[in-house]
This record gives sequence, structure tokens and C-alpha cells, in this order.
Amino acid sequence: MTFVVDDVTAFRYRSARLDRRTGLARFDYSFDGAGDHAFTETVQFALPASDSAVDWERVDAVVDLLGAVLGLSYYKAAAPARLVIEHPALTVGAVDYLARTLRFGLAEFAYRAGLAGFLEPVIETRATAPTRRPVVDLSTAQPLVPIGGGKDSVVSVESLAAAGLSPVQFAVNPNSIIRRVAEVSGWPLVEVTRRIDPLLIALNADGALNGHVPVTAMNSLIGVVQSLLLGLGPVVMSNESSASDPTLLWKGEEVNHQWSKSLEAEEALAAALDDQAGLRGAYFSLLRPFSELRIAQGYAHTSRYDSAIVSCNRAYRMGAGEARWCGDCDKCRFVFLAFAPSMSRERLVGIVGKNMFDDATQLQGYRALLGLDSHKPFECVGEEAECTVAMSMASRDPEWSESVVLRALVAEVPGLPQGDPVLEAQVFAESAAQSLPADYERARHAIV
Ligand SMILES: CC(=O)N[C@H]1[C@@H](OP(=O)(O)OP(=O)(O)OC[C@H]2O[C@@H](n3ccc(=O)[nH]c3=O)[C@H](O)[C@@H]2O)O[C@H](CO)[C@@H](O)[C@@H]1O[C@H](C)C(=O)N[C@@H](C)C(=O)N[C@@H](CCC(=O)O)C(=O)O
Ligand SMILES: Nc1ncnc2c1ncn2[C@@H]1O[C@H](COP(=O)(O)OP(=O)(O)OP(=O)(O)O)[C@@H](O)[C@H]1O
Repeated sequence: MTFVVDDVTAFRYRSARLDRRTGLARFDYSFDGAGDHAFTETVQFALPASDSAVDWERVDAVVDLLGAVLGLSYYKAAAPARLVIEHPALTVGAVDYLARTLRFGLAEFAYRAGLAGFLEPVIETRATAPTRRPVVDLSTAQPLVPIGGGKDSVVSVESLAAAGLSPVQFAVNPNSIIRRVAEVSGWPLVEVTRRIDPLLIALNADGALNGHVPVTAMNSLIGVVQSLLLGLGPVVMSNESSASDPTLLWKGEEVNHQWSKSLEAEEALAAALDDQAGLRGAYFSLLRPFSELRIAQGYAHTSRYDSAIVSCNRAYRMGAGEARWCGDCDKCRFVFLAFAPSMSRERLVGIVGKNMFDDATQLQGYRALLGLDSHKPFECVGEEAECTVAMSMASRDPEWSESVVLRALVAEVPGLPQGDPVLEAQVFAESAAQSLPADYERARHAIV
């Protein structure tokens, strides 16, 4: 171990630059102390055929904010108490967004790395804050829809199309799953290539701190830059109501694995885009009011994507060879459970590749999802309430009730099949969300 975390005294966000000719953005960072390591991350954007309509100054303002958030991957390697922003010019609102994304988006990292508490470095800005830009409203233009290869973004794309909008799909470093899902939809896919500095990966093996990052905030801001470059409209996310549910409490405060998918993060990013770049209607989640169970019902309306989607996160690791469900992780367990009330056994086993409820080794994992064991997993899984409702519904269904996992759970919780009607109503009711322009509000309710 040669990288000594405690020797690092500050993290510097040095520069951000988007090359207008090539579309390559370059972000430079460094540490003070511990060998003065320097990092460069690049993001290759797609450029329009003609850039005469691109508002470059506004694009640059969002690129500056993007670099601040991408920097968190490197900051976390030592998590020093000082963070210095040198040339990129951020408004007070943008710095506030960075501070919140760092504190809450890196909360799981801080907790699991055994740090003393939530991260609240002193943030110093060296450049003068940019002057306020005239406001533009993006909500009248066609949406850019980030897709992750799973069920949620499929529901958004289908909802937008059903409401007469023309979604442009978008993915960062898409793998074969994302490309085939995009192809099934028939709508175009815009691809962006993000390259993390290999030095970070080397330092991870050399004693650096490592852990979960707010990747949705990163992908979202990359999406906003891409949308502005192509003259498109809002970045329409597919984040559900349960993404706002904390994973656990630590030092009396919430730690949420999915923080950058939460409503709080969505509203914070929308506000930061307004402050930093004068953008309104630029960022929201179409599926925000809905639980995973309602989204699963929406997905179940069409079977076109069944052989294309993969929700299992293991398939999305850099360089992962397997483009399929692993059938043995929290995400696979959860999505199987969420789909079970809306699908025949034959269809669901066809999607995931196995009957998860017939595999006794999955029992502990399902107990964790139902809150019968410690806290819920650090994964993109629904609330305990919705898992309980889904399990109740499945245990009443002869398709599933005789399976080994359900029989064991009903033996442990005899009231499971009876369920709780109040809880069931809550899970299918709509939760708080940003209100949307009419076209998008119509899309929101088109199939879910
Ligand atoms: C695919 C996955 O789950 N990866 C997490 C895993 O990383 P792993 O080492 O197994 O593989 P890679 O993803 O290829 O990462 C290699 C290293 O690079 C670092 N890194 C990666 C991306 C980045 O933006 N910054 C980075 O520093 C990473 O630390 C690795 O050392 O474990 C990592 C450590 O816990 C996680 O950080 C990896 O998570 C990915 C960034 C990722 O895309 N995860 C999503 C599936 C995810 O967690 N989504 C959440 C949303 C969370 C949010 O608030 O945005 C969800 O869907 O609930
Ligand atoms: N590689 C990516 N590029 C761009 N956006 C992404 C990428 N991966 C995920 N996203 C966005 O983040 C959201 C959350 O990811 P998540 O994995 O929860 O959703 P999903 O893949 O649509 O569905 P599922 O919950 O079934 O996996 C996605 O809906 C999508 O909007």
C-alpha cells in the first residue's frame, strides 16, 4: 500500500474544457500531498451537424458544474477536508449543489469506509461566479431520455411516445444490453463515452478509499450538456418514488444508496441548473410519483422488451462479460419480486432466466428486502413496504404461492397472504413530484 490517504491535504478541481470542434470535454483534478497525484477524466459528446445554434456559453456553464460532480470519484480516494475549485466558475447555487451531492451522495461511501461522519469539506472557489444568464425554458423541446437497460427507462420511453412526444434515448458508455433495448424501442440512441482516469483504478488497488458514488447525478449532468449541444429539451429521468427512501440511519441522519435518484436530488439539480446556467424545465423524473410496483405494472403492458432488458447491476460493471441477469443479487431478487404480481410465471422466468422463488438460497435475501433482517440492501431496490405488498400479492397467487421461498416466508409471517389493505393502497397511490408542463404530465400518466 503506497497511497497514504492521510497525507492528502486538499483536492483541486483545476479545469474544465469542452473542445467545440471535437466534442471532447476534459476535466483536470489533483491532490495536494501524497505524491501530488493528478487526474484527467474525459467525456466524448456527440456534436450536431451544424453548431450555429449552440449556445456555447451556456453549455460551458453546465460543463463547469458537470466537472465539479465528476470530481467526486477522485475526491473520494482520500476525502480531504479542503476542496478547491480553481478556474471553473460556479455560482453560489452550484457550489451549494456540489456540497449537498458530496455530503449525501457520498454518505454511503463515508459510512461503509468507516469515516468519522458525513463529508463536509471546506469548499473554496477561486474564480469569479458567472453572471446570471437570461432564462431559457427547455420544456417545449423534445426529451432526451437516459436509458439504463432496465425496465424503468423503457416505461419512460414508451410513455413519452404514447403521449405523442419523440424521445431521443441517451446512454453513457452503453453496453450491448443498453444498445439492444434502445433498438427495440425504435427511437434513436445518442451515446456518450466517459473515461475515468486509470490512475484512480490503480490507486484503488494501492490503498485509496473507494466506494459508492452518486452516479445518477453524473449521468444526469452529462445528459444536460448533451441535450443542449443537440438542441433538445429536458433530460427526462426514470427515477421512482422509492428512490427517496433511505437505506439506513447513521448518526441520526439518512444514508440513501440511491440519493442522486431521490426527489431531493432532482429538485436540487433543477435549481442548480437554473442558478448556474439559466435553464428551466431542464431536468425532471417522469416516473417520480410512482412506486416500483406501479412502474412494473406499466412495463407489463408490452412484452416487446422482455428478451432485451437486464436490470441486474452486475452486468454493468466496466468490462463485464455477462450481458444477462445473474439471478443471485439483491437487484435480481427485487425486480423478480416487483414483477411477480403483474406477470405470469412463464413470462417472468423467461425474462430473468430462472424462478427466483424456487431457489431456497434466495430466502435470506428476500428476508432482507422485507425488513426481517437488518437494514435494506445497499442496492437499487424498493422500500420494505412495497416489497411486503408485492410478496403479499404473490403469496395469494397460485402461480407463486407453492414456491419454496414463499412457503418459508408465509411460515415465518403467517399474516403475509392476508396483507395490509392500507399499505397496499399507499403503495399504489401517487407520491410528491415536480409538476410538469402539460405534454409531459400527459406522458407521465400515459401507461402507468
Ligand atoms: C456496476 C456497479 O454496480 N459498479 C459499482 C461497483 O464497482 P465495480 O468496481 O464493481 O465496477 P465498475 O462500476 O466498473 O467501477 C470500477 C471502479 O471505478 C470506480 N468508479 C466508477 C464509476 C464512477 O463514476 N466513479 C468511480 O469512482 C469504482 O469505484 C470502481 O472502483 O462498486 C463501486 C464501489 O462501490 C461502485 O461505485 C460502482 O457503481 C457504479 C458507479 C455504478 O454505475 N453503479 C450503479 C449501478 C448504481 O449504483 N446505481 C444506483 C444509483 C445510485 C445513485 O445515487 O446514483 C442505483 O441504481 O441504485
Ligand atoms: N449508462 C447510463 N447512461 C445514461 N443513463 C443511465 C445509465 N444507467 C442508468 N441511467 C439512468 O439512471 C436511471 C436509474 O437507473 P436504474 O438502473 O435504476 O434504471 P433502469 O435501468 O431504467 O431500470 P431498472 O430499475 O430495471 O434497472 C435510469 O432509468 C436511467 O435514466
